[in-house]
Amino acid sequence: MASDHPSTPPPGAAADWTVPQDWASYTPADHATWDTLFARQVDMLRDRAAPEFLAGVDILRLSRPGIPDFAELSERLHRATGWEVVAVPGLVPDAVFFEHLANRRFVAGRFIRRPDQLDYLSEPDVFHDVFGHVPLLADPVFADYMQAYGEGGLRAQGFDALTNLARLYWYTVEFGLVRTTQGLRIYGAGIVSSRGESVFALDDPSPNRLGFDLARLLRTDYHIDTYQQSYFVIDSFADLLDQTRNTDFAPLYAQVAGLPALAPDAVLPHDRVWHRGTQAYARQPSLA
Ligand SMILES: C[C@H](O)[C@H](O)[C@H]1CNc2nc(N)[nH]c(=O)c2N1
Ligand SMILES: N[C@@H](Cc1ccccc1)C(=O)O
Ligand SMILES: [Fe+2]
Repeated sequence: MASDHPSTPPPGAAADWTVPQDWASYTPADHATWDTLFARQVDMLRDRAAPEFLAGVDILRLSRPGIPDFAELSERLHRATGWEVVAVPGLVPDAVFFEHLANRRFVAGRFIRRPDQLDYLSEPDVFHDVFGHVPLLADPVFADYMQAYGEGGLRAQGFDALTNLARLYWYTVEFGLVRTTQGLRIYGAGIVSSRGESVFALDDPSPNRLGFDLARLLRTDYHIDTYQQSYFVIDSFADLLDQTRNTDFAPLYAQVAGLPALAPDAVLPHDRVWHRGTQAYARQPSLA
């Protein structure tokens, strides 16, 4: 969480922490970095990412070369789901982040990583934020989930439950997996924007792949600087939206506050674990 940041915007930012994207100031090298990252992810994701993510890449015309101009991108996105993309200088305070989401504005970093950081960097850059997050915002169901999350964030502040709610963001928006008729697929932005984790999350035998269980998930710690030791698998975006927007989290927060946190690699007796070879985990039905 960004709660250790100063609560006033830096010089040059507006009161809501937004800044101009200043698209004209990107260099040819910056655009080339985007193109390199885009090309190597999009091919690999054809049979790994959720169909809704791949549809979003097309709807938003993200395959056109260069770093997208947020004004133009927002126009397309707004036509699809009423969302827009605004630039921010970096991580913004939680309350600011939630307020933007609740109003269907996605905040994105405007800087792009250096060529020596193609595989990993610790702060979200424009490739992670736009390529990773924005395609799913063109899906009407996921678009509603993100708005509901923002509203839930504003509400969670009153329950002192941000640690719990941040875990939901982490294990869905950033690192979620979804069941499809083609087997498990990736939808989390932290996975789809990472070449290594796009393979690891589906193919590596070591991480746990656990059926989505909200009360359990709200207790589960995570590592921010390694591939995940556990992923949560949703049945569909409609199911995720239904289980969160239509659930009052107040009793869950109270319940979870009295229980210890769970380690990122914990497996409990009642967890539904996907194993390789089961229908749900097989990426090709023929391998099931
Ligand atoms: C809990 C909360 O969802 C999370 O920590 C927020 C805080 N501020 C942020 N600010 C930016 N720019 N991007 C983010 O993803 C977040 N995440
Ligand atoms: N329904 C939740 C809010 C929420 C919705 C969607 C995602 C996350 C949280 C609450 O009562 O607080
Ligand atoms: Fe992210």
